[in-house]
Amino acid sequence: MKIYFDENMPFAKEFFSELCHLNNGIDGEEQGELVPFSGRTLTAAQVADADVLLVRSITQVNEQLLHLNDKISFVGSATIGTDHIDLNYLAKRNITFHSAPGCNAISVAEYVLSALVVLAERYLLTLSSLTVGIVGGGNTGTRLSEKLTALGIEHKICDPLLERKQAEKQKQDKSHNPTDQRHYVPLGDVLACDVISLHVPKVVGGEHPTNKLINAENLALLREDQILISACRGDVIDNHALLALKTAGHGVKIVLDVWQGEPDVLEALIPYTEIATAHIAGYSLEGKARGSEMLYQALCQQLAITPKYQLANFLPSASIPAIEINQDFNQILLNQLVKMVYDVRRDDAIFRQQLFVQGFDSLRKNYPVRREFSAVTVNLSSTTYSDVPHRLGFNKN
Ligand SMILES: NC(=O)c1ccc[n+]([C@@H]2O[C@H](COP(=O)([O-])OP(=O)(O)OC[C@H]3O[C@@H](n4cnc5c(N)ncnc54)[C@H](O)[C@@H]3O)[C@@H](O)[C@H]2O)c1
Ligand SMILES: O=C(O)[C@H](O)[C@H](O)COP(=O)(O)O
Repeated sequence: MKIYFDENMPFAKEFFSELCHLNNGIDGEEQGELVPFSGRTLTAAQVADADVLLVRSITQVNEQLLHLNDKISFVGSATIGTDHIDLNYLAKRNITFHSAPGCNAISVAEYVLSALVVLAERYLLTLSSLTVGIVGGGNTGTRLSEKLTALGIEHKICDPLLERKQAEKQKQDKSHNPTDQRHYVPLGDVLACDVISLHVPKVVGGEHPTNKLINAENLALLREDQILISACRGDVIDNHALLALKTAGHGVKIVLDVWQGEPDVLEALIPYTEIATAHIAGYSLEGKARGSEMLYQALCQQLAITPKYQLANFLPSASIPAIEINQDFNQILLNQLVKMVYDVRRDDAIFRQQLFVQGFDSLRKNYPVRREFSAVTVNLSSTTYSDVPHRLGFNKN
């Protein structure tokens, strides 16, 4: 079986080497091979003999890529977003598709938290007095909501699709205790919060499109003291409208991890951002590697074999694996804890200094190792101290 994988998938060799040498492969023939490729430049000729194709978000998987291949039976994307995949085409050809829902949701939530901690320090903000509006209550929005709850930060969620699902379930079974008990609000309520954080997929058309969801019209409603964060897809904010707002002198503080037209970036917008990064919010080692693990599990299932490996087999220990805390929790401690694991200013500095030297894709390919809070065990020296660090995701002994 020939397995082609994006070179930017951590532990792909560890997970997939044995699978491609199995005799009971998908078509049960030939020598196995595990072949890395560069995601942006992959061609139809390169993957003409692939049985399995494992991509990340920068590879468009469609008829143009697969028309020379008549044997492929499995495509996986080690990512949350699927807007780069032509799902109808794969279904038409009976090609199984798996993505990795939620794989890097914690990483995105920790990126947003790091951005909030940095901005709170820069502008002397008390985080617990802010309201946060989350657009999109799926995996990343939910992980963020959990961390905000741990910190006692008031927040609202706008997700008309989940809101409808919740209402339908309640209608079906009035006596049943609903699993989703969240209260959803309209977009307008979220846009009035002190912090607005976007967590929607790219959706063009339909009832709830997200393409340019944040456009000139609703940007004009923003207050000068708000913070707008996007770590979902670049097309969700009209970048030109945002630039027009900022060049007109509007004070809204912007945190952008994603950009319209990636790998190109609207250069003029960069100086107006508080934090600017190269689509790396989901790039914790755990986040990326969970994507590899989830595709491994899906492929094992397709091959009807029991998975032999887990991510825990391969993850190294963190550079600071454990710490002890000698005081009760407060914002200063939050600041220290978050920045010890992930200080988003590092990625912001790399972006500003290296974007036009290395290029967007190279910044992403050569992303330095970043761990999630869970890689660090936090010991509290007194049982009277608050367990907020553990509720934020730090490991507990
Ligand atoms: N920057 C990064 O590194 C990074 C990392 C992970 C995911 N992402 C992007 O973020 C997106 C969200 O990730 P996720 O894991 O939360 O996805 P998800 O599918 O779990 O959740 C997305 C949620 O958005 C909701 N939604 C859809 N249209 C909406 C609309 N018009 N208004 C409000 N809500 C709407 C959906 O109902 C869903 O609940 C992904 O699709 C991906 O494009 C970016
Ligand atoms: O959709 C996702 O999971 C994220 O946007 C992810 O960070 C994409 O990373 P890439 O596949 O571009 O390496």
